[in-house]
Amino acid sequence: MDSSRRLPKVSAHDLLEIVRRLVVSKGPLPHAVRSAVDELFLLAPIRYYLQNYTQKQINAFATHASRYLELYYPTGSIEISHTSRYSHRTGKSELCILATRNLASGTVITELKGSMANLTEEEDRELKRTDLRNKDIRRDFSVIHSKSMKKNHLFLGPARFVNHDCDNNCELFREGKYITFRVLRPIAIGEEITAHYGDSYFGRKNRHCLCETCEKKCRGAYAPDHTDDDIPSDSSFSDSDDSDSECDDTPAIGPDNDVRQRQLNLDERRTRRGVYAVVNKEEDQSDESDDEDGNVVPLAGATDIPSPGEIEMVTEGDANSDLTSLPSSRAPSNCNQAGPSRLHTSASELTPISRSTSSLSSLSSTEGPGASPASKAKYQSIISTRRQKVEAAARLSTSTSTPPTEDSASSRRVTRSSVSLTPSKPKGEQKGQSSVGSTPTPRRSDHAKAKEEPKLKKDDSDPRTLRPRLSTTVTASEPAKEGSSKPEIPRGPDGKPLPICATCRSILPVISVDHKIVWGLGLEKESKKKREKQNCPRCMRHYAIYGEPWPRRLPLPGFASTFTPTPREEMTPMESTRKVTHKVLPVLDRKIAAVASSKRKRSSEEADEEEEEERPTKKHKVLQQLLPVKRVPIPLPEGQKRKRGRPRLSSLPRTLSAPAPAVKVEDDEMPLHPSGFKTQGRRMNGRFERKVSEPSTNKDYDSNSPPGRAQRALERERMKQIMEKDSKRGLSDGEIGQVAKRGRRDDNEPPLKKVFPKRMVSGRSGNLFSRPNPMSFAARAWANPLVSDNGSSDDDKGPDTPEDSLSPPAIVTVELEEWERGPSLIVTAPAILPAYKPSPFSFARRRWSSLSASPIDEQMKSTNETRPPHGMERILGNGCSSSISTRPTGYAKWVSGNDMYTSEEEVRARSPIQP
Ligand SMILES: C[S@@+](CC[C@H](N)C(=O)[O-])C[C@H]1O[C@@H](n2cnc3c(N)ncnc32)[C@H](O)[C@@H]1O
Repeated sequence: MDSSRRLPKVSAHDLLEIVRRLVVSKGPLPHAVRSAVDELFLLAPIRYYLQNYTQKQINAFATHASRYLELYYPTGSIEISHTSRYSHRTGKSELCILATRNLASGTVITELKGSMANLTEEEDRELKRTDLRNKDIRRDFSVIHSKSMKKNHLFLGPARFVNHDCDNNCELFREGKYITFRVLRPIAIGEEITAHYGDSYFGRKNRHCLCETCEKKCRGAYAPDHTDDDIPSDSSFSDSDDSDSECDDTPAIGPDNDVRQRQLNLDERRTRRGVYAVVNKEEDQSDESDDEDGNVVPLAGATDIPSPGEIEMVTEGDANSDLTSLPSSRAPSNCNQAGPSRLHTSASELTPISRSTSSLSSLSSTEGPGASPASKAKYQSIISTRRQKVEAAARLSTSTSTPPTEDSASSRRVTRSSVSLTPSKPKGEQKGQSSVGSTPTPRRSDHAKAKEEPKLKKDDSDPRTLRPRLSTTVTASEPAKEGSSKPEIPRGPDGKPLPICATCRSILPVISVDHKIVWGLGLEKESKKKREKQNCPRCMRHYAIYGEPWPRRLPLPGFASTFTPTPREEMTPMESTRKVTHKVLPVLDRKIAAVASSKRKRSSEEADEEEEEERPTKKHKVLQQLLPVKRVPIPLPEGQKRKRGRPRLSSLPRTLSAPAPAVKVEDDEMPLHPSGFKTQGRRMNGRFERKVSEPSTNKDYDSNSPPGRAQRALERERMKQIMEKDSKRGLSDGEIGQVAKRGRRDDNEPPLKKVFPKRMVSGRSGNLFSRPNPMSFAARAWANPLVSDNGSSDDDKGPDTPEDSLSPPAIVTVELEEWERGPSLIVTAPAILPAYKPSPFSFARRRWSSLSASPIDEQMKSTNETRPPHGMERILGNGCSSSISTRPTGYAKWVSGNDMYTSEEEVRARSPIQP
């Protein structure tokens, strides 16, 4: 056992879905529970958690889980709920067990199971250390101490949430490794199930007990002279001290000990696998005895479970607890074996009982076969005080159970625990009936006759941050009052109304974890409207699971269920009746992996779709703001169906009811392509197809754009020729300059177009043009071919940069469209072609540096061969400028002037200046 282990983090939603499917599942309970366990085992965190455990341990886990899942079945009679009764001591919100139906005395609450796991000495020590070492790990286990074995056992299962009350309404039984409870007196819906831990569990004579009985009697921790001196602290968890337990045998509460204890029958036999019969020690030691189907081991390592009567609850963190020595359980020798059968109740039985005498008497009639007085005597509590022993003996002699009377109910008192006493019922129904939902247990008539409890002394000085206690006492007459007038609003000691649950009318709890309040604080301050709608966590959870208001678990006859749980998406990879074996684990793994990957795929596809939907939305944001447009679904081509999800919505309406507002295009803005943009094709799955890039043939479009480098080079070349002509004609330098300025070299030639650099809108690019540096110079030069210089052709040759000579040959990759794709075509330029990094900087460098021709050009000249452009730009030997334009798609094009050609030859052929 790894006491510091982290628990698997399972999504609450996943768990809720499993439980919801369980509650609506048809068929026998074990089958439904088994299916739910199978589903649980499909959850990745659970699988991850179990991966290192043995088969036996995995089975034990399955059994353990089934005990909890079983509670939710609609026929179940208990639920786990919060209680804040002990929070101020433990610092955490504790749990308790509440009845979800009326329980007759003698009823064995079969689903309230517990089991004990052996703790090795090392594990025991480890548990004690855990708290000190890992403060963030809350110890949430109970320990039972076996006096005869002098060792501790881990108490597991829902039974471990049964709290102690000095006047308990249930008693503990043990069968084999299981522990369960039998009802001692009628319990109403919502009432807490309590047991007796022992006379000295909470200190000597339970002087630190916080139970409701002690509260009412001003005893235990509520005693006027109570001191916190020896209150056990969580961190001082230690082995129980048995020393004074033998002598401390006085029951805290109960009748006089004048009834002689009877000899109880130890040979009680089990009639079926269950938890309500007592077995003898020999039988108890056999491991297989409690296996339902021969393969379920209740808990790992549970081999030497103590015999009945040898166990005691060991307080968590109780260093000083005085543990009571318990005698062996004995059942009467004349006992029959017939045990109580599982409770079968209809939805109508789920109505909370009334506290009126008539309702209470009806409780007796609900008693099942297991509730017969005779059956009561068959079981012996394993945690017994002297009072209980006396009572057990008394029960043997008298076969009648005393149902609570009106008087008994009158002694109920509302506390601030997780549930309230306020008689009520779920909204809109059960009018005139009391909601029980209360922690306080019904008093026996003898106790009930006790005088009005004195006001609690500790109330005012109580430093806890819990909801204040009520200052009023709820009496049995209240239900009657309630029927006629408004239900009484519970009030705190300050007279202010306490927030109550809209459904069960309990006082809303304050739930805290590690001394931090996580729920319920500040609810008093909410507006009246909000407060009236507020439900307690228990009722909220109940509704989430059953779709019915608490405490109903099934829809009313004639009404359909208000919700349908998500159907199981994947079948469990094993038969629900089969055990979880290591063989099936790989199958489960594969299944989980498949589910996970399909989920991932689905979510990525959905993300894609959403992105697609989003993109145009952003693009046309302005338009959308101007026009309140309605998103319309895009009609799919006939015969095509959208596979799943909501219909695709166009971000823009295809048909706008109002004409689109005119968008003014600024003159200096890039004009739209006259032929418009081609719509990009879409694939079946809605994704865009690749754009088919075509060479631009529209010269108008190109002519509007600034001249390219090739064009500028061409212009320079022309200029050079004109100047040469002029000089031949004998023009002076000044005249030549004027011609150049005039931009007219020949009457037949079109005027040179002066293109000013475009002003960049923002950022560094804007500065580029305003600051005199090589960068801005280069940019200007690129943009404007008429930047005056002496027209030296040397300029055009460009310098040879170190990169040029060192760089590896450029590789031009020509990609073909999918449809025309063979293998990718890679065109490798001649080895001499140096790489060129096109940047204003390198351009400037070339302009400013040496004017000599590069060695490459020299070589070219000498071999008289043409070669691909010098990087992005070079002056060809024939005076035609060409460049490579590499589009992002990887298409290579020859560009000359404004035109684009597919080959160098074409460039040369179409060059206006032929050699
Ligand atoms: C077996 S557990 C019961 C379940 C427990 N409430 C929980 O949520 O884990 C025993 C613990 O419950 C609390 N408890 C139960 N009954 C109590 C009582 N009468 N007085 C004080 N603490 C009690 C103590 O913290 C005790 O250690």
